[in-house]
Amino acid sequence: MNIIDTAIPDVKILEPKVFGDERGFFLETFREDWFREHVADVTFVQDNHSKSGQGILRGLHYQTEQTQGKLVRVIAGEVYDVAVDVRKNSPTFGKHVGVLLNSDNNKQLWVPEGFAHGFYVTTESAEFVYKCTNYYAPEFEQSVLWNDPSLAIQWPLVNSMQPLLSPKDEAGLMLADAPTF
Ligand SMILES: Cc1cn([C@H]2C[C@H](O)[C@@H](COP(=O)(O)OP(=O)(O)O[C@H]3O[C@H](C)C(=O)[C@H](O)[C@H]3O)O2)c(=O)[nH]c1=O
Repeated sequence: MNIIDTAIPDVKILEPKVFGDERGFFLETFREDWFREHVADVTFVQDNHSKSGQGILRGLHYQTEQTQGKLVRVIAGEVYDVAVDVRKNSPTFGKHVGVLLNSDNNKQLWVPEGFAHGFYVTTESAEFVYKCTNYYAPEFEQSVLWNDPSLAIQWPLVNSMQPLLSPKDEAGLMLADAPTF
């Protein structure tokens, strides 16, 4: 597994080794001991899987309690994945990492606790799977607006169309008005 540093020290891009042969390919997507030693000493307790159509944007979400670290990847299609630092005392508060994750590059993004997370689907559809370091707790969930000008996220919108959002995400807060860590 190759680790790629990002503009935010705690956020890492992981590139697994892919073994191709005449049958197809094989890759290890996660090893607990390696992850603990090389990325973060965390325990994952919940796996998620979502499928979305083109132009869907899910996020930017975080839990203010029972905070979740997320190890995310795409198993079909492509998304632009974004992690925003919402740790108020962090030197990179309000900064973000954005990366294209797709089923060809097999890249993963490690989104630590203290970050808002979201993604935008660039292909006809995308299947998104991820591991979380804490359980889902909707009572503590917070949404920050995808297009908060202070974040300056350059979402690769398809045909410059406005993304399709859930009502919860349409009602997201500006980071300046959102609870932080
Ligand atoms: C997240 C989650 C949702 N649900 C149920 C609640 C709703 O009935 C339905 C859809 O939930 P939601 O609209 O919150 O799903 P997403 O918009 O994909 O939310 C996720 O999107 C961004 C990208 C994230 O990083 C978070 O993991 C998460 O907030 O699944 C569950 O039962 N368990 C869960 O862990």
